[in-house]
Amino acid sequence: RYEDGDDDAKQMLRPWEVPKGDWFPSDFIVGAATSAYQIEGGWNEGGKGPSTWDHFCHSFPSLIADGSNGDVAANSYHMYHEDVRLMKEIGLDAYRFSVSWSRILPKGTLEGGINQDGINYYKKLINLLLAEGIEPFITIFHWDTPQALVDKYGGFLDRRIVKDYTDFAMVCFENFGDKVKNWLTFNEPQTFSSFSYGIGLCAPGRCSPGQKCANPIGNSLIEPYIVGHNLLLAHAEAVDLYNKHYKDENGRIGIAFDVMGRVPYEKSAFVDQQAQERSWDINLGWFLEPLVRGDYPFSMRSLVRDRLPFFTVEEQERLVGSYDMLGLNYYTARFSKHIDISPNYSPALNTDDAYASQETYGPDDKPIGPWMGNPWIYMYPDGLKDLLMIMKNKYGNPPIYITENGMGDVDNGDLPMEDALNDQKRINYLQRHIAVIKDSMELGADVRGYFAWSLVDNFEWTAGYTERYGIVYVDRNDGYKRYMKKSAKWLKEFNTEKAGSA
Ligand SMILES: OC[C@@H]1[C@@H](O)[C@H](O)[C@@H](O)c2nnnn21
Repeated sequence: RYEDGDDDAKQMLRPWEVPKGDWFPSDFIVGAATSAYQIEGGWNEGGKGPSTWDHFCHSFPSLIADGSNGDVAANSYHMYHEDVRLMKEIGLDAYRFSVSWSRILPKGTLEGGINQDGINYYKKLINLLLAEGIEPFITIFHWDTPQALVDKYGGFLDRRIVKDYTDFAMVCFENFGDKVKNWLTFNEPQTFSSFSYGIGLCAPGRCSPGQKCANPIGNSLIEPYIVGHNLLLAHAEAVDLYNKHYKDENGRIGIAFDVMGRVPYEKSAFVDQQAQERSWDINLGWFLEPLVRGDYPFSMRSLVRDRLPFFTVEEQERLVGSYDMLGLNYYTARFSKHIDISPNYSPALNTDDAYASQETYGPDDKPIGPWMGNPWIYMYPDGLKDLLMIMKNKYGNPPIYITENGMGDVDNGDLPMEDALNDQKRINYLQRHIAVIKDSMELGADVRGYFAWSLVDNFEWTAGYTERYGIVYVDRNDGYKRYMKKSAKWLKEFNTEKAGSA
C-alpha cells in the first residue's frame, strides 16, 4: 500500500506555477481561521460557563489522542495581542474566529444572564483587529454548545435550541455588529451533526447502542437529521434577525460548509458517477439545498425517507436565500464507490444513507493524492475546483470564501521544533490550493477570499495537540510562545505582492 507520500507531498510547484499575490484582485481577502474552544483556553475564567467540549474532554480524556483538553489551548484568551501582532506581521487582511457561546451566556440562555467580561474580551479583540486594519469574520457557532443546554434539553436535539441560539446571535449582533460586518452562523453543520450525533467522535459524543462512542444511547441514523434540521431553523432565524435589525450596507451573513472533493471510484462506471453525486448531496447538498431551494436533496429524501424531517412553508420561505455569501472549508477528497440497495446492506450511520463508500485508495491501489502525513488529509486540489464549479453552475454562483484550508503535522512529542518550523509540505499544500482558486476564478467562480487553517497550532479536537495545523508554531512547553513557520513567511511574501497589485 502507498506508505509515506512525503516526497510527493513535498513535490514543489515549478517557479512559474507558484501563485503570486498580484494574481488576485487587491480586494481579495487573505486571512487565517481559528475557533474559540481550540485556541482560547480560559475555560472557566472571566465568568465563562462550561461548554460541551469542556465537559467531553474532562469526562472522557481517553477519547482524546493525548488525553488533553482545551483548558488552556493556545492560551489566546490571554495572548490575543500576540496573535494580532502576528497577523499584522504576516500581512493578513482578515481573521476568522468564533465566539464561545458559554463565555457570553454562561447558562446558555439570555435569561441565565449575559457575562459582560465575556463580551469585553471579544470587544477588545475586535477593536485590536480593526486598529491593525484586519477585518474580523465571526463564526457564531463552532461546535461548543453550552453544557447547560445539553443538560437542560439535549442541545441541538431539541427545538428549543432555535430560540436560545437566536438569542445568543442577537447578543453578538447587538454588541459586535457595529464593527463586525462579516458573519457566519455555523461552522460545518454536516460535520457537527454527523460527528457529534452519528459516529459520536465529537462532543457530546452520541451514537447508536452497539457503536463505539462516549454515549452509545443515541441513534446514529436519526439524531444527526434532527440536529441538522434544528440547526437550519436556527440559522434561518438568526439571519432573519440580522437582516431585519442589524444589517447595514456593508454587513453580510452566511454559513461555512465542510466540503470534500468526490471522484468516481471507477472513472467510467456510471454507478460510481451516481455515487459521486449522492456523496456531494449528503456532504454539501444536505445543508445547502434547503438554503437554495427550501428542501433537502432529492437523493436524501428518497433514501433517508421518514427519518428526514420536513419544513413548513413558512420555514422554507425563511430558509431560501438566507445568505449573502457562503464559506467552504476544503481539505481533501475521496473516491465515491457505489453500494447497491439490497437486504444485505443496512446503513449504520447517517452518512451511510448515500449508499456510497468513501475510499482513499482507487482501484489501482493508489491514494487520491499525496498523503500529507496526518490521518485523513490526502492532497487533491482539483476537488476544490470541482466544488467551485458546482457552486457556479448548479447553485447560482454565490460569493464564496474558502473559510478553511490547511493540513496538520503529526507531533506525538517527537516533532523537533525546527522541523515543524520548516513546513515545506504546508507551503506546497497552500500554494496548490491557492493556485486552483485562481483557475476557478478565471472560470467564473465568485471567490472573494481565502483563510488558512489555522493561524496558530491549537487543540485539534479528538487529536488533541498531536496535530499542528498552524502557520504559526505554539511552544506549549515554553509559555505558549508563538513562532512563525516557513509557511507564514511565504504567506507574508504573497500578501506583500497582493498589496502592491493594481
Ligand atoms: O481538522 C482541522 C480543522 C478543524 O480544526 C476545524 O475546527 C474544523 O472546522 C475543520 N474542518 N475540517 N478540518 N477542520
